[in-house]
Amino acid sequence: MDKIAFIGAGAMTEAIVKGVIKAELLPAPHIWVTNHANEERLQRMHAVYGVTVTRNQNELLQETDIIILSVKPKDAEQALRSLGVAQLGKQQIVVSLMAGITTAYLESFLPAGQPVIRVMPNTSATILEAATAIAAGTYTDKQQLQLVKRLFGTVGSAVEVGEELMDAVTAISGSGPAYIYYLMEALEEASSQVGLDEDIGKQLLIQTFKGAAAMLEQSELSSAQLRANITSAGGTTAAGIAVLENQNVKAAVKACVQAAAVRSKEMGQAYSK
Ligand SMILES: NC(=O)C1=CN([C@@H]2O[C@H](COP(=O)(O)OP(=O)(O)OC[C@H]3O[C@@H](n4cnc5c(N)ncnc54)[C@H](O)[C@@H]3O)[C@@H](O)[C@H]2O)C=CC1
Ligand SMILES: O=C(O)[C@@H]1CCC=N1
Repeated sequence: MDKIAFIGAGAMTEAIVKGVIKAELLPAPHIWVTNHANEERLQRMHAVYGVTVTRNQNELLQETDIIILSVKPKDAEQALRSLGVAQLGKQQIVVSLMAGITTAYLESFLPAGQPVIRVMPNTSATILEAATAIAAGTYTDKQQLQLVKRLFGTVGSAVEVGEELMDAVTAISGSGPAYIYYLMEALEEASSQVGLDEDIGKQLLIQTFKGAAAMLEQSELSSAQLRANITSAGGTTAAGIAVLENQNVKAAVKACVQAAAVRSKEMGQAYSK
């Protein structure tokens, strides 16, 4: 892999750029970035990360192994129409990060036979801790899939799934960091309410999250069993968990994931031909 090009210079592009540079997968100038209108944003990315920025599509796409479409779904059509007339080589892989958008829709704008891969990472790519799922389009071969898996594997972990699972993945790990931050917000507020200093509360909470995630990863026990091990009869945890049960928090979490998956599907349907 010698050159990758990002179309769209937003939050997700920045997270992946940071991670790829941190992982030393390829030198920063070999990472090319363009966007629609915000020149200041492009110049900032160049200044901060040393990536090459351009508004010239020919220059952007020339000899690029991987083209990453990182615009919002509403901007997909315009970006794809422009890619569709760009005389791409058949070895150039078009990777889409867009939630909901199917490979069939992407392929419908591109010449027949163009390899397309749908990817759902998350913002933890910034610190090489992304959870990414990858689904192949119609014309992608194993080698191309491996190349993209390697790219996203450098910024975290990457798994292959069938495209029919991408809405579920988007709802779990694409949006997932936001659920965790939401929970953290609530816990931070709660920690102040019970009298902890903000910094101390935050430090304790972050380590508690990290420790719990590492325990789940390293232990043979399930999350339910690990929880049971903390919950002494008549103790503090039991008192806290009883409130979560009374308030149906599990049902709310399940409804949250369902709503995100439904939304991903709706977005796919809104952008289909
Ligand atoms: N933010 C997140 O946590 C995640 C986002 N995604 C997906 O990544 C994509 C990008 O999301 P964000 O970075 O959050 O959006 P963003 O709004 O921060 O960035 C989008 C960028 O696309 C540019 N753009 C719009 N139309 C363009 C065009 N025709 N040509 C070139 N550039 C154009 C905008 O100028 C902007 O720089 C979305 O489709 C989203 O579904 C996927 C996983 C996680
Ligand atoms: O909210 C969104 O649509 C994007 C996709 C996954 C995370 N953020």
